[in-house]
Amino acid sequence: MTSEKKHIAILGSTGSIGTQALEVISAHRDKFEVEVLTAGNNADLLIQQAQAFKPNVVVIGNDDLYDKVFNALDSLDIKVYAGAKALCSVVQMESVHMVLTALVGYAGLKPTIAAIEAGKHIALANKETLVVAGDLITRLAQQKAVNIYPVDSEHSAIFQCLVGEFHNPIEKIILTASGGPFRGKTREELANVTKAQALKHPNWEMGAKITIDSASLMNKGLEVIEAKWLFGLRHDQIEVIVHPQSIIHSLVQFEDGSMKAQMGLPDMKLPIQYALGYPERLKSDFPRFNFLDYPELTFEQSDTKTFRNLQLAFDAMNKGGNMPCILNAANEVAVEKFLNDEIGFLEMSDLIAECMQKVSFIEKPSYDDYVLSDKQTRELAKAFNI
Ligand SMILES: NC(=O)C1=CN([C@@H]2O[C@H](COP(=O)(O)OP(=O)(O)OC[C@H]3O[C@@H](n4cnc5c(N)ncnc54)[C@H](OP(=O)(O)O)[C@@H]3O)[C@@H](O)[C@H]2O)C=CC1
Ligand SMILES: CC(=O)[C@@H](O)[C@H](O)COP(=O)(O)O
Ligand SMILES: [Mn+2]
Repeated sequence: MTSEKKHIAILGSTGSIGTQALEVISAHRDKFEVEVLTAGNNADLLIQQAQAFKPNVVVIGNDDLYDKVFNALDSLDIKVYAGAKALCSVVQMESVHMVLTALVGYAGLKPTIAAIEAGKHIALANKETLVVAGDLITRLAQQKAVNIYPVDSEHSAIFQCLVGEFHNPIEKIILTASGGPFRGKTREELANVTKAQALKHPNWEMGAKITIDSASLMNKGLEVIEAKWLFGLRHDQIEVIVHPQSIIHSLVQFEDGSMKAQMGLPDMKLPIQYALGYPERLKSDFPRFNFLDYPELTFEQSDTKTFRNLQLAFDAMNKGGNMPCILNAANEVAVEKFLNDEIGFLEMSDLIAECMQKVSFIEKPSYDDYVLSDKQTRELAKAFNI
């Protein structure tokens, strides 16, 4: 190990982002060292990853799987921990330089705070962290001189457009949305769509939760809030446009009217690599985009009446305080219920709207307020009946 290598902790190494991050690291073993790997339940994959990458530490979220992981890695010099608390301590280890937050959902919040408190730079995939507590996270990162590098493809695109432009004011940003598998459908048509249909994203292969969010356009709503905090924007500076080919990953318009866009084939390895390697652009053999394969790049207005979740996310951002936290918790429960066939596609928005009306609003929430709002919302959302 040389000291110039970046030592990375990957939270959620067994997921879609986590496994792709390991592919990126495999291709650049001279640049990166894997310090920490963590999984929730997928002990088998975690063991395989640990055998291949020889991290210092692994964490398995599910305590019941500790013995299995420990026994499998016993002969290697790898420490094994279990449980949610361990995530917060391992990210603070002195040997960790950067933490890739690739957990899904609210579970990412606490370890991200722990990492920032310890001064670790963040490669942020877990957008829910900024949705829930963007004010707290960005303030803390500033205090601790921590950089947050976006991994989300749209935010990476904007970040890439902003390199060399940090002193030039932004007029607005435009986040592109694929429109998901149900683009163009009416509410009548959406009433009976199945989870199998919703899980078929037209352009990206991702974890189940974000794939459902893309189908409902909640993903774009979460990304609007994520962009507000990452780039310090006013609400009227953030627009969404549907771009079904997902080739233009997002755009920035500057005050002179000039627009910069970042383009490429839909492949998360590129934004992951950019975040891990920043400020370097590392060489890659990712398939290259060819204009002649895409003679038409098209754009449409987003339909917030049919896809109410996007409007609900704008409403939550405009209201501020703990409302985005309520939106997020309600959405996590709604997605789980939809995936368990307990509610239909359109009822996800009904559930979220009900929680936004009923959970107590807090204008200036503390961390404890976020924890309580998340808990109260989940309780209400779980009891939601159609
Ligand atoms: N996938 C993508 O292309 C993109 C993802 N993102 C964002 O990145 C994040 C990760 O998404 P994605 O990789 O798709 O998700 P996945 O569901 O594929 O992976 C989630 C990872 O987190 C682990 N995990 C989940 N819950 C817990 C928990 N409570 N405690 C500990 N570990 C847990 C899982 O472990 P295990 O599987 O072992 O149980 C898995 O390693 C999300 O916030 C998503 O919005 C953003 C842009 C693109
Ligand atoms: C790859 C990525 O960043 C996802 O967040 C993607 O944007 C989802 O596609 P949608 O545009 O359909 O939400
Ligand atoms: Mn995205």
